Amino acid sequence: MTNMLEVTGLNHSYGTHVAVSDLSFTVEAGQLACIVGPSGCGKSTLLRCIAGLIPPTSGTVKLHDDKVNGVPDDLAVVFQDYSRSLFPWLTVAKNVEFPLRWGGLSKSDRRKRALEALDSVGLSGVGSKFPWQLSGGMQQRVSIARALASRPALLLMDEPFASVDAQTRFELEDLTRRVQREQGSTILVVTHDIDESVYLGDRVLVLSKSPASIVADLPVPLPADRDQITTRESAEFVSLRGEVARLLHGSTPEAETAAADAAEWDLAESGAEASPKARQDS
Ligand SMILES: Nc1ncnc2c1ncn2[C@@H]1O[C@H](COP(=O)(O)OP(=O)(O)OP(=O)(O)O)[C@@H](O)[C@H]1O
Repeated sequence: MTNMLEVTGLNHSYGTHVAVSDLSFTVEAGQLACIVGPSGCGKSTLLRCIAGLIPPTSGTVKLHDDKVNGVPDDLAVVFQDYSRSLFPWLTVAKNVEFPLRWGGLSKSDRRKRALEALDSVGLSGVGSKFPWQLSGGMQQRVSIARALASRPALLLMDEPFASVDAQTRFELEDLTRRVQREQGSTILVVTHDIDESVYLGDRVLVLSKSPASIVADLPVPLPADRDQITTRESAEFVSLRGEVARLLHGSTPEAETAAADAAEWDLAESGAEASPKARQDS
């Protein structure tokens, strides 16, 4: 597999405040990698450096072997705040078409590309509406469609589902995995949500508290076909969720709950004795 993204020795400081410290990792073409880290650890700073929005203090970012220096043409970003990233005075189709103006495509090709992208996120038929006529989840789908329309080599997503309700979040997670598989996209998702990182990712990179550095790089041993109920109940999911929680938080209540769930599953799976829950229930 070839590397789509290569981050080497990345550091970023705001004045004397070190936000990102000596980060190195690669993402293979076609992979969906999740970066999970505690609040304020430097996730958005890392993502902005990768997107070329801010220059690293030192270190390099390479997108398919080209050093990132400014925002690359073939990179797209989906931000958390869809309401601020869509233009309210443009229709949905025109919002999706907008970044294609600089791609050398004819007007009709731009429109075709936008409608295809809207179709791929389950929004065919809403192209003539305005963003404010859609629900929050639909607006975030429009943002994803806009990012996909340019067929980026790398799609970066910064806490993309943090502003939608739980049910919509599940739908958008499944949409992201489906799009990645259908289009062979390379996607890097930054999140602070442990469960989301495990459910979405082919791989989870765990960041330390500020300044961000990588404490673990974990493959996700889940099937490619995932389901919000059965996958989240599976022993593999619960075990990995516990591992990530322990790495992230040490012994906070969240980590203890995740670790206890994982231990219960391990016990039940090994068949050594009844699970704690089963013992309690009997
Ligand atoms: N423009 C800036 N100027 C100065 N300091 C900044 C700037 N942007 C971020 N920081 C600081 O750098 C650190 C990392 O911030 P960053 O937003 O990258 O973290 P994060 O992990 O994305 O946070 P969150 O999970 O809360 O979104 C924080 O201490 C933050 O206060």
